[in-house]
Amino acid sequence: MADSTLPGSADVWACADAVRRGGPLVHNVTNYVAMDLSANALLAVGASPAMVHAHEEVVDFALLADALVVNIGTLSPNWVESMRLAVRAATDRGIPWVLDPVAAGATSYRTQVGAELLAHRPTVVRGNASEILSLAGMTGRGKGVDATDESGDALEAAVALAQVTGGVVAVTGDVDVVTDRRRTAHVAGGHPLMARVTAMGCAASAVVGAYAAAVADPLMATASALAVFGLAGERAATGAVGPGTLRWRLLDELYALEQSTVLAGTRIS
Ligand SMILES: Nc1ncnc2c1ncn2[C@@H]1O[C@H](COP(=O)(O)OP(=O)(O)OP(=O)(O)O)[C@@H](O)[C@H]1O
Ligand SMILES: Cc1ncsc1CCO
Ligand SMILES: [Mg+2]
Repeated sequence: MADSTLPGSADVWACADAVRRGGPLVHNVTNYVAMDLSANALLAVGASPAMVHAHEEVVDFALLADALVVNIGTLSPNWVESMRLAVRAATDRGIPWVLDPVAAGATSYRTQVGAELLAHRPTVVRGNASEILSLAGMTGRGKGVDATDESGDALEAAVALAQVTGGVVAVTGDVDVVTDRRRTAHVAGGHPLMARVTAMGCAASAVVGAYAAAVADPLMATASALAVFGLAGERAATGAVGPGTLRWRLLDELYALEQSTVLAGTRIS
């Protein structure tokens, strides 16, 4: 292991167990495409999801939640105001919050909203390589919501963003790269078929929110959440005939994941 402070397999299991025992309530202001998979992934890992965004209730709900996940996937001015209200309430209370900057770089509106939210210093930013490169002002070459860059090529961008937020930045892809500047974890796992199911990354961000609620160290929480998600995805892909089976098998694997599997399968360096 490159850095002894990085989570090991026993830590990942302890985090997964903490989520199952604590059952955190995760408030999501997320996109229409991601709502179903994110909510089901949260339930499968033992958390409680709620998708709440009306201006009339978003602050009240943020006061009840253990973590907030903000995802700009299907944004509009009305939704952006919901995000602002929720983030303000979450940061006032000091609960962890996760930003998923979907398709940042694809349009100037997305890049601008991503930058505005970033300035509120999310506990964790989780995006694909093209999104993280774009947010950092480097040339991300996304294809809409999909990445065309490699996660390993976005490490410098991730570190630059972590400098801005003071938090954790995670770049998912072939290998998931997670940094808080001081520590950088490379989380291996997952399967290429995962990129063929829409909103997989959004669901990963939601699960990161649950782990950040249950685990005090955001780097530990994020790397553990992505290790569990990757492990479940990898196992789900074994025997999946395509994206459809992978999607439901992933939920089953997240739900059924056992200590022995996590201890044997975690690969963080
Ligand atoms: N080539 C790959 N090999 C292994 N795992 C992968 C691969 N591509 C994606 N994944 C996994 O799939 C999950 C989603 O990551 P991805 O980077 O595709 O998110 P995303 O582009 O934000 O997705 P979306 O916008 O559809 O929500 C992560 O757990 C990631 O590790
Ligand atoms: C396909 C799609 N379009 C906007 S959000 C979303 C879900 C994957 O990010
Ligand atoms: Mg995404």
